[in-house]
Amino acid sequence: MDLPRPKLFDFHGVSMITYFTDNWEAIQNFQARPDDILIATYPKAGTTWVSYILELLYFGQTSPERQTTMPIYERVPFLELTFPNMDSGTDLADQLPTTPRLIKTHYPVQFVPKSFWEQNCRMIYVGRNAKDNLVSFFHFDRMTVAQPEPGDWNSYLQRFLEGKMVFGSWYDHVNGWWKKKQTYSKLHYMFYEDLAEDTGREIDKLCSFLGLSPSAEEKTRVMSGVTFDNMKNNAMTNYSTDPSMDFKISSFMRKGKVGDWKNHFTVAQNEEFDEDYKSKMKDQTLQFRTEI
Ligand SMILES: Nc1ncnc2c1ncn2[C@@H]1O[C@H](COP(=O)(O)OS(=O)(=O)O)[C@@H](OP(=O)(O)O)[C@H]1O
Repeated sequence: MDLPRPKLFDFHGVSMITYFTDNWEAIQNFQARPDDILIATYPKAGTTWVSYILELLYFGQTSPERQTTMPIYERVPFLELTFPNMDSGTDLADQLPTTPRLIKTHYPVQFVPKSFWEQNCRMIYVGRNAKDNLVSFFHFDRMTVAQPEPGDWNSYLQRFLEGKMVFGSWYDHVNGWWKKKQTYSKLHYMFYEDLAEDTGREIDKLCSFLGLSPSAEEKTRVMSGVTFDNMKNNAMTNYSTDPSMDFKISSFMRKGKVGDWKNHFTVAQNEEFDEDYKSKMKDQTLQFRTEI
C-alpha cells in the first residue's frame, strides 16, 4: 500500500497518531454494557493471543463458524478504530451478535471511556517485558505502513526510552494500569511471560476471573488452538488478511518468544536500557521477567 506513514504528535500528554484520535469524542462517549470485556495492552504485548483465548472460551463451541470466517480483529474489535463506525453511523459493536462483547484497546488507562468504569466492566490487562515488547513493536512498525517510520534499531530504541511511541511510554502504560488494579477489582492483570511459561495455568486464572468453567476437553481444545504455531498458520489469527502489513518485511506472528531481545540488543544498548529502566521503575512494585 502506498500511503504516507503517519506522524506522532502529543495528545493529552501521550504520543499518538491520528488514526487513534480522530474519533476521540465519539469513542469517549462509547456506551459500554455491564458484560463487555475489555482487553487492554500496550501494543505487541499479547493482545491477539489473549483475544483468541477469550474468543475460543466464549464462542469456540457455540459459534464455530466464526473461527473460520472472521479474522480475530473483527471478532474482537479495536475500540480506537471501530467505535463508532462514523461512516455508517452505526456501532460495529452493536452488530456483533455476541454476548459478551470482547473489545480490544491499547489506550493508557486514563483514556478508557468512562462508561466502562461506570458499568463496572471486566478488564484484562496483558503486560510484556519492555525489551521483548520493544523488539516486537520495532518489527511491527517496519512491516506496517499505518505506523510511523521506525528508522533504524538504535534510533527506535532511543524513541522507546523517550516514550515517543504510538500509545506513549511503555513505562507509563504498564504502571498506569497496575496502579488502577489496586483500586478496581474487576481488572485481571496478567503477563505474556506467564502465558508462555504455562498457558493452561493462565487460562485457569482467566476462567476463574471470568466465572467460566470449561470442561477438560474444551480447555484442551482452546489450548491447542492458541499455540503459536497454530495461530501462525491460521489465516483468521495471523493478520494475513490485513492489507496494511507487508509480510515480506516481517510477520505478525513473528517469533512468539520470551528473550528474543537478546538477538537485538548490543551489550552497550542493554546496559543503557537497564540503567534507564532502573531509574524509571524504581518506585514501582511491578516486576517483569525478561527470560523464563
Ligand atoms: N500464541 C502465541 N504465542 C506466543 N506469542 C504470541 C502468540 N500470539 C501472538 N503472539 C505474539 O504477540 C506479539 C503480537 O502482539 P499483539 O497481539 O499484542 O499485537 S497488536 O498490538 O495487537 O498488534 C507477537 O510477538 P513477537 O513474535 O515477539 O513479535 C506475536 O508473535
